[in-house]
Amino acid sequence: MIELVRLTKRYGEKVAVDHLTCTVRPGIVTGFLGPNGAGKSTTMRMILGLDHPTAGDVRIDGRHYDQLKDPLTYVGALLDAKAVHGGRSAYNHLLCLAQSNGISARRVSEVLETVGLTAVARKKAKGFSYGMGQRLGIAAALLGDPRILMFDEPVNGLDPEGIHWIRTLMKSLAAQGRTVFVSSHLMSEMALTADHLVVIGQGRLLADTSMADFIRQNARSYVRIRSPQRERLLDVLHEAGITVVEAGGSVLEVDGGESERIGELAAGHGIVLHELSTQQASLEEAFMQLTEDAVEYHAQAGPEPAPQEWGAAWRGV
Ligand SMILES: Nc1ncnc2c1ncn2[C@@H]1O[C@H](COP(=O)(O)OP(=O)(O)OP(=O)(O)O)[C@@H](O)[C@H]1O
Repeated sequence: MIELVRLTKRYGEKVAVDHLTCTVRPGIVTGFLGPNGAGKSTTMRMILGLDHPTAGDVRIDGRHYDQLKDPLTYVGALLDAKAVHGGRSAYNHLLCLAQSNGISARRVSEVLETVGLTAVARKKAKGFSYGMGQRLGIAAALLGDPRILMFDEPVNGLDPEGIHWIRTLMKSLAAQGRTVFVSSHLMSEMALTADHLVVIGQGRLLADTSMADFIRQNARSYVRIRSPQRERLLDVLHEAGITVVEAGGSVLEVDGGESERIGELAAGHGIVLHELSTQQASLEEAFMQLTEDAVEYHAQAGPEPAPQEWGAAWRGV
């Protein structure tokens, strides 16, 4: 369990983390979301004692990180996959970590096998691709067989097989009763992986809730209907007291999840339907809606570039 109590970090005038209070529980995957610069990495660094809070408190299983003996056996983390001595082989990098934490050399081989790096274990890390570096970082996090795991953007640089692998790994670590805390900007991936979400914006807590509740509370789900007898259907739905939004073309939309009732009403009046589908809001929509006001770094949506003939500039057209 990770407990944050009014955790605050200031860098000069900048408040990176602002009175953040939440508990990251064991047995589930907790996603840690927030726009760029929201304070996710700073929070993770404070959990690991790499940054000191300006105010507030953070504890791992009731203790501060620096009170943990052999900390890798309590908490494993992937924060920066490049934080590896490039001249060392993958095996030696992990062996050094193992020896300084009272972990056996046998465990090094085990985690190399788990992350699929056994074949390149004796190769120098500086020759690794970004994805291989991520795998090495994950191996280091797993080394002490810890009860708490934290991953900052773990799927960065991984190929589709690697992304599937880490999703399965995180779920199985949680199913074993461990605490799994993971940040990512990949909403579709988070939606498949996390059970619970902690969302921050400009250092402040915006949501601490289950995935399902988060989507339900922050985005619109509706029933989409198409019918060649649109006008008759509209009358029937109005008579039944159902509020209908007339979307473009022949499409009608009804907020909420009443597809069964709509289907039965249509059937009862002999109305043909070409479509009756529940449109579930996505995590991405819910996230964008909630964090709209907390986004610090907006891309400029400039005017559409004028269509140009390819090569016009250098040919002087
Ligand atoms: N060492 C530092 N000195 C000064 N400011 C810092 C430092 N570290 C972080 N910050 C600032 O604190 C804020 C939070 O940064 P942080 O890296 O924690 O955000 P993040 O949510 O991890 O962002 P991203 O999603 O872009 O990785 C940012 O405004 C950042 O510029």
